[in-house]
Amino acid sequence: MESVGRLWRSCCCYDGVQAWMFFFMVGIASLMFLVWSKVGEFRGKRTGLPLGTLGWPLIGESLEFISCGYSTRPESFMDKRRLLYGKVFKSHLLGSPTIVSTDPEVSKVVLQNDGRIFVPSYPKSLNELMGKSSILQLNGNLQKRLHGLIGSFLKSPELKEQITVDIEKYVLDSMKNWKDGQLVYIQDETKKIAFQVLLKALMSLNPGEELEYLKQEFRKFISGLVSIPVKFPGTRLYKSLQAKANMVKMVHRIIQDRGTKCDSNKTREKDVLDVLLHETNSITGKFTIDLISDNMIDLMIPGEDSVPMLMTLAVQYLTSCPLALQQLQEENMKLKKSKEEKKELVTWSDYMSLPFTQDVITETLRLGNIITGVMRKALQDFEVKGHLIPKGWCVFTYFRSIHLDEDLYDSPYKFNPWRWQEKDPTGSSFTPFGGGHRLCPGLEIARLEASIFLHLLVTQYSWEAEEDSVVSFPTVHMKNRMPIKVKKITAHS
Ligand code: HEM
Repeated sequence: MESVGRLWRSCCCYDGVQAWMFFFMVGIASLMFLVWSKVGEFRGKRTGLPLGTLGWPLIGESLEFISCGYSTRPESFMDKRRLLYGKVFKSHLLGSPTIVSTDPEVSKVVLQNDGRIFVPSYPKSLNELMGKSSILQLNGNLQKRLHGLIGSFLKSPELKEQITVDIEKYVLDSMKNWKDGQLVYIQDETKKIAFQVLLKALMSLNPGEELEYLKQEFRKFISGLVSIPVKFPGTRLYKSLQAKANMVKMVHRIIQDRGTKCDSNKTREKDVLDVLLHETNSITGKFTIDLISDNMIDLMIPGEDSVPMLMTLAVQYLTSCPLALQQLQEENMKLKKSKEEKKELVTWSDYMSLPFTQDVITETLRLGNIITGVMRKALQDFEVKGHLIPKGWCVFTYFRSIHLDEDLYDSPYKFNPWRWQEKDPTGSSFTPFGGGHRLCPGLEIARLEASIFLHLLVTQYSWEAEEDSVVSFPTVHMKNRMPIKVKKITAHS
């Protein structure tokens, strides 16, 4: 009351006209809000739009959505509305009227109709930085071709075999620097490892000057992904575009070298760049050098941050569940010992066939929700399960609420890898890698990388974790970068 009084006084102390103006503006805003929400409700009744409210003019419900995002329960925004309106509801988020789906069947239909009825929808700054030819924005045949080529290469046993050796090397190189009792920041370590793996798979870059340069430019590039879409010299977006141009220049040079004798690493294995370049030479090839160079950078966006978070969250959850950590350690020690006895190397399929380790990764993906959901825009009116999605509206398929739905998962907030011993991780209620035509092509590499990292960690180290917590907004990360105090396991320990 005191603050209302203070506000009133500050209005009155100038003159009556200012006070009148203030209340007039508040009155107009409230009226607009009322009309806006009534229009929303009316349209809902008339046309089969899902229930829900569009919130305030222009900003809609974005402020509440963002403030929930920063809390420990980002899904509380959705939970509240699910109770009021059901699993599919309308809202107005981040500048667009939006249908939010927390219903696995509805989300599945939306993702399966990608390209025909729905197209990806990103913030304007992100569109600007990715460019029209990015796989993340392309639609139709070109996207399918690009997705198919990248996906089949990333899934191929050939790549998995060669990348396993690289992953082991990068993880061990990182661990070489760990001293007993030292604090190790798992988020930093895994970020470094994952970037090296990504660059190796994409264009055979080894750790060194070129990789460091790309890492530095990539940091500048992603800092503008969600920024104010203004491109003047000095703005964040402008700097990001410059960083992307520098990276593309470097990729151009690598491509040129491959066509000449300068390919410094003639013995190198095949990479994503080779696969795409091959397409420029084929008769049906539609890929230009510019499209390929741009995409080499854009491909780093989905792969760069997600894999390190998968590894970091696994360590976080295992720390809080000693029973799971013990079982994981036993399973991995057994593999290590049997391979040592037979004097054999651990292969990619050995790593991927450890059932409990895979359950730990699956559970980390469910509980961690590294990608909370994906946004699409409707190209035409579309009806699914009786809900209308109007042309021009966005659909937010929100995976997080599905992964934490107690109708689908017992005690959903509990880290329980054992639940996957009976549950199928391929159904529509588990979609950490999306679905439909855009199902993540890097999903097997992500799992393999996490399996190798966990294997080398639990067979060589024990640790005590310092206090830390998961932050979910704008992307999932650890508040304190996940510090742990490590201790090397010896024959006597
Ligand atoms: C834990 C790790 C990862 C998670 C949780 C993840 C999740 C996702 C999700 C949810 C999508 C669907 C996006 C949409 O439908 O709009 C996606 C797409 C994609 N991911 Fe991943 N991803 C991971 C790792 C990787 C890796 C290692 C790569 C390798 C480069 C990668 C490359 C891609 C690409 C290129 C797309 C776009 C596909 C397209 O639009 O056709 N991802 N990812």
